[in-house]
This record gives sequence, C-alpha cells and structure tokens, in this order.
Amino acid sequence: MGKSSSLSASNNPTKRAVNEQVIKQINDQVANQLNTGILVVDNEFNIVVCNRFLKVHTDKDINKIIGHNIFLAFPELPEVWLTRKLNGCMQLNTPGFCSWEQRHHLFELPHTRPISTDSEFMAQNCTFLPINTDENGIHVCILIEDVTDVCHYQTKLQKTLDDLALMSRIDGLTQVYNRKHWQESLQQEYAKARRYNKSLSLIMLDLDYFKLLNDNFGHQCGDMVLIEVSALISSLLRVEDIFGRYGGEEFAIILPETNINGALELAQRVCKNVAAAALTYNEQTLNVTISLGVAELSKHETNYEELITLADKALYQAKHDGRNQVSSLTA
Ligand SMILES: Nc1nc2c(ncn2[C@@H]2O[C@H](COP(=O)(O)OP(=O)(O)OP(=O)(O)O)[C@@H](O)[C@H]2O)c(=O)[nH]1
Repeated sequence: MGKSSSLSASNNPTKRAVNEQVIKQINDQVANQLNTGILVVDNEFNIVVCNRFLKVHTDKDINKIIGHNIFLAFPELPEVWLTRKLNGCMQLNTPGFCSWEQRHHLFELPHTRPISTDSEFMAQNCTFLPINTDENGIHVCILIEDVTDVCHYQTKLQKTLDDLALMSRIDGLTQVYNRKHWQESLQQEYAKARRYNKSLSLIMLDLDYFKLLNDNFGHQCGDMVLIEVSALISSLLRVEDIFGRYGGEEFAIILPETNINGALELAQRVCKNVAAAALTYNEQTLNVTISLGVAELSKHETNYEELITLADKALYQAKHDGRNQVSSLTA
C-alpha cells in the first residue's frame, strides 16, 4: 500500500501535473504578496516575470510589460551599467548586489512613506540572482527591496554625527576652531612643514584691556566683541589658514606655507582692521584693539609647542610695547 502510493506521487503524470500546478499557484501567490519587487529577464533582457509589487508601485500595466525589453519598459534604468551587471550575473552565474548607498534607486518608484526624504523615489537595495532553466537557458531575477526608511534614518544619523563631529571642533561662542582642534592642526602642520621642508608661521593675538571692557560694559558686551572680532579676522584669512580660540580673549592663526614676511603683512592688516572696526554696544562706540605676536618655524624648534612659546613671547612684547601693534621673534 505504502509502496503503491509513493509510486503514484512520482510516476503518475496526471498527479505530477496537478502537483506542479499547485506549486505554481503557491509560488505565484507568495510572489504577489511579497513586499519585494520580483522581475525576471531572459538573456536578451526581455521581461519574463513581474510580480504585483511593481504593479502597486508603478502605474504600469504589468501584463503589458511582460515580453518587453526591460529598458523599454523602464526607460529610467541606467542602461550601460545595468547591462554590464546583468551580463556579469549570467556569464559568471553568480549573484550581484546594488545597495541604496551606491545608487539610491534603480527603478523610479514613488515611495509611499509619510516621511520627508531628499528623493521623491523609493530607496532600493537590488539583488541580481542567476536563474537556470532547463529549456530557456539562464535568466536573471532582480529583487527590489524598499529601503526608504533605512535610507532616511541612516542619512539623518549621518548628518547628526557630522554635526557632532563639527561641534567637537568648534568654539561655541565664536564659531572658530576650539583650542583642542587648533592644537591638533598645528601638530599636523608642524609635521608637514618638517617633512616637506616648507615654511610655517604662527600668529598669537589677544584683545587689549578686555577686562576693562567687561567691567565697563558687562560680560554680554565682552561676548559680542569676541564674536564680532573673530568674524572680522576670519574674513581676512585664506581658506588654508587655521584660526582658533586659544582661550579666553586669546586667539591664534596657523599660516601653512607662509614665511615671516607674509605672516607680518597679514598680522598688520588684521591689527589695523580690528582697530578700525566700528563696534557699538547699546549705541555706545567701542574702541577695540588687539596685540599680535608673530613667529616663523626655524631649524631650532624641536616640536610645535616651541613655536607657540615663540609667538606667545612676541605677543607679550607687543603688549609691553604699548598694545595695538604687531611684534615678531625668531629663535
Ligand atoms: N565676556 C567675556 N570675557 C571673557 C571671556 N573669556 C575671558 N574673558 C575675560 O577676559 C579678561 C582678560 O583679562 P586680562 O587677562 O587681564 O587681559 P586684558 O584685560 O585684556 O589686558 P591685556 O591683555 O594686558 O591688554 C578677563 O576679565 C576674563 O574674564 C569670554 O568668553 N567672554
């Protein structure tokens, strides 16, 4: 009995045909209920199978695109790139993949999320699977996964991380680099200047009689002056120059590939511009000046800190000589 029933399942052609039909129905229903696009093309890139996902997400009549070339049915597809991808998959008989990070989408399918994204189209991960059929040779099955949410939250997360990284380098009050980042930059510029035998100069600057300004006009006025003066100085620099708040009312500028003459010229310009700036607080005119110390890297320094010490000494000299001026020192 057992033997005859097992024989009937595999050897009875009618039963086998019924089984195959049932399996096809199951496969079709599963494919049509999946929240993944399934599109199968033959070796001439004609569409052989297309599931309901693509019907739901496009206004195309799926029955009309079966048998048509994929690049005619979906003209938005990158033909050169996708042809190479499909051919590679068929020839090597190995799967391929394309993530939304490489290409945000292949198919222009509008996304249905109530979230705002940078693109009007659904972000997609696409997998390319080689399918071997007995009669018609190799096909490729393209699986289209909707990853709009992943893309949206990943992009938001990356932006937050970028903002945090920036914030960790920036002084909260003046928006110029903070001391930690500035000092790390100097360390790098020092190493570069030594390695490539390039010149490197430093300007240390400090607001004059700032305590008096705070005492006379209040701390808020002092803060406003720090913001305005650093914005003014930033506007006078080249993009390669690295401007930072060294602490309190002391600032510092790294000048890569700049010798002492270039650094002195810039320092004079900064000094004059700050002194000439028309700063007011509560309708009162403020006379703000700065003192600057300039130093150039020479063969004598053995580390970047010695360059800071040199520029700091020059700054002290400028203060001592009467403020609102530039002084320089060489080792
Ligand atoms: N408003 C404000 N004041 C600050 C800030 N950081 C430091 N200060 C003040 O800056 C003043 C610096 O005073 P001093 O070091 O005596 O220097 P100075 O009065 O500028 O005198 P010289 O440098 O010799 O010209 C102090 O009163 C600090 O409280 C800040 O972020 N905001």
